[in-house]
Amino acid sequence: MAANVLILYYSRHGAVAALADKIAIGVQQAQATAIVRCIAPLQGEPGGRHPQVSLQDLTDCDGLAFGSPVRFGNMAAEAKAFWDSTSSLWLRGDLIDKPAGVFTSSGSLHGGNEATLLSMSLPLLHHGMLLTGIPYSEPELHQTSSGGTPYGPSHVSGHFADNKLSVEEQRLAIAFGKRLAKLSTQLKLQRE
Ligand SMILES: Cc1cc2nc3c(=O)[nH]c(=O)nc-3n(C[C@H](O)[C@H](O)[C@H](O)COP(=O)(O)O)c2cc1C
Repeated sequence: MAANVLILYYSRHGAVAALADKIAIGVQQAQATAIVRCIAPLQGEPGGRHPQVSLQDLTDCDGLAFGSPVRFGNMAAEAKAFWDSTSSLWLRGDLIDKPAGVFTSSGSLHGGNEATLLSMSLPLLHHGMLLTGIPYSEPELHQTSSGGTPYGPSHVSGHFADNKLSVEEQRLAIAFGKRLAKLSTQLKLQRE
């Protein structure tokens, strides 16, 4: 059976959501199922183009891509609050040995996207997940002058948050989705 890859994100203005869409394309290209879910805002109406995540979505997934905007060099409070609600999964070990990776969007080129990706990895490591990024065999990692890092896909949305995803950012997000899907499928087959 095809692996289920959960693409879980928080996005206030749509940049992280745009990366999530590209990662989903990569997952589907690797013949896995992309399940895209968003984290609700802490205040205001639940937003986002995708259904709101439940803890069951995490329990059921075979792999995870986790996205958040950069907020003062770290993940958004909404994303952190979500992970702080996952103790029951941690106690059961629901996420142990599942592959995972992280993605982000910042306003400026050196505004902390790599630091954010690394700190976003921490709760996933505590849950026992197997972290994966993007290898330098992807040519766009050498060519990008916007986002895209070995720690995971990223986008630089610009001072007015109106930059579209660059070609390199798109290709790296798709390559990451494919890689995560292949790993999720292989590990799922081993478990069965
Ligand atoms: C409270 C706040 C803090 C932010 N901090 C940073 C930052 O440290 N570095 C940066 O480059 N951009 C920062 N930004 C800009 C966002 O990271 C950027 O606009 C991002 O693309 C938003 O993603 P979204 O469209 O998915 O919400 C910040 C934005 C907000 C609202």
